Parts: sequence; C-alpha cells; structure tokens
Amino acid sequence: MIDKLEWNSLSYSYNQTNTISFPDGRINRGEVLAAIGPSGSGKSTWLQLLSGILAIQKGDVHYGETSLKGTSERRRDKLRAQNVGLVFQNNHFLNELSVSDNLSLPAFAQKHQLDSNHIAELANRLHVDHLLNRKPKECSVGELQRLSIVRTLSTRPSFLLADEPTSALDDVNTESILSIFDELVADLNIGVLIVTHDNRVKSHFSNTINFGK
Ligand SMILES: Nc1ncnc2c1ncn2[C@@H]1O[C@H](COP(=O)(O)OP(=O)(O)OP(=O)(O)O)[C@@H](O)[C@H]1O
Repeated sequence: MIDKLEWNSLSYSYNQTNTISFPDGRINRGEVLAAIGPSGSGKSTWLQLLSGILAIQKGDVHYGETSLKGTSERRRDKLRAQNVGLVFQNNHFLNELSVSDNLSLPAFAQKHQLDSNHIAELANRLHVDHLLNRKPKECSVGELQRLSIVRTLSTRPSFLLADEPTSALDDVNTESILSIFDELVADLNIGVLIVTHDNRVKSHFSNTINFGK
C-alpha cells in the first residue's frame, strides 16, 4: 500500500511537434488535489500518465518509491490495479446486469475475492444502497456517478483519480460528489486527485494546481 504519488519534469508528445509539459507535484493519502485547466490543456493526458495508461516519455511518476519510467505496460497495469482507482465523467455500466453485479466486476476482473460487505458499506456511505437491485438505466446521472465511485473504491485503492467527475452534473449533485470526496479523504484516508475545468470544483477545494494552455 503506497502513501504518496509524485511526478517530476513530466512532459508528453502525441506527435513530434507538440509537447505538453506538466507542473511538478505530489499528493499524499488523506489529501485532495484539484487540477484546473481549460479544454485541451492536457488534463486527461496527465491522468493517463499518472495512472500508467500511457507510457512515460520524459520525467517520471513514482508510486511510493516505485518509478513508472521504463516499466512494461503489464507492470503498470498491475501497479494501477493495486493502488489507483479511476472515475470518469461518463461511467460505463452494463445495462443487462443489475447495479449490484456491475459493482462486483472490478473484483472479478482483478481476480480479487469479492468483498460484498465492503461494497454494501460503501453503497451505504454514498447513499446508493437502495439502488443495488435496479438496472443501471433505472438510475439518474447523479446516482450513477455515486455508484461509479462505489465501484472504483470496491478494490480499496489508495488513490482515486477523477477525470471531470462533475461536468455532467447539476449543482446539487456536484456539491454531493465534492462532499463525498471530502469524506473519503477524511474517513478512509484516500488521496483524491481531480482534473476539471469546472469552476465549482475550484472554489470547493483549497489545494489546486493550474494547467496553462
Ligand atoms: N490520441 C491523441 N493523439 C493526438 N493528440 C491528442 C490525443 N489525445 C489528446 N491529444 C491532444 O493533446 C492535447 C491535450 O489533450 P487532453 O485530452 O489531455 O486535454 P484536456 O485538458 O483533458 O482537454 P478536455 O478538458 O477538453 O478533455 C490536446 O491538444 C489534444 O488535441
């Protein structure tokens, strides 16, 4: 279990001419960091580098003391599965399955033993326990976003990386998700990293970094 996620001198180029550079930083467990920047500034690219989806070209990312630089895709997948949970703007649930079965999929995919009590606890904490027997299409957008956080946390990651988690939500649901992040940090000692261009997120958190264009 790692306690910090750190990145230095990171930059990335999708083609030889255009290089995106990222500000150095670090996040510890029990902290929230919100990265704010306009569309196209590189927020999603940065999250993919931190989570090991993209291979590092320049600079480095450390999971605790472990460097991601030069590691194989398979090794990065493993480090991600052990340490990091991802939440996206639009969450994919399988409509043929119940919500409950959807929540069991990460454990199945990662060959972990399913911990139904843990999922029930998380569902209760995020106020979605009444939805477990429904189909995803019978849930609202805000409910699905809370369910996706339950699903992500089901494998007990140390860090949660969220890509525009509030941009599809109205003000009430946005406030609810941001309060949930506050709770997760305080109660479960998770580190939360949010990338967004949503100013509602910026005004909620004090620890922010800005991406330029
Ligand atoms: N697969 C790709 N191939 C080439 N260029 C890409 C690719 N993905 C992203 N880019 C470019 O890299 C830059 C950063 O994109 P990225 O998606 O990281 O930005 P973003 O800040 O997350 O944007 P948004 O807020 O609109 O999602 C943009 O100029 C984008 O056009």
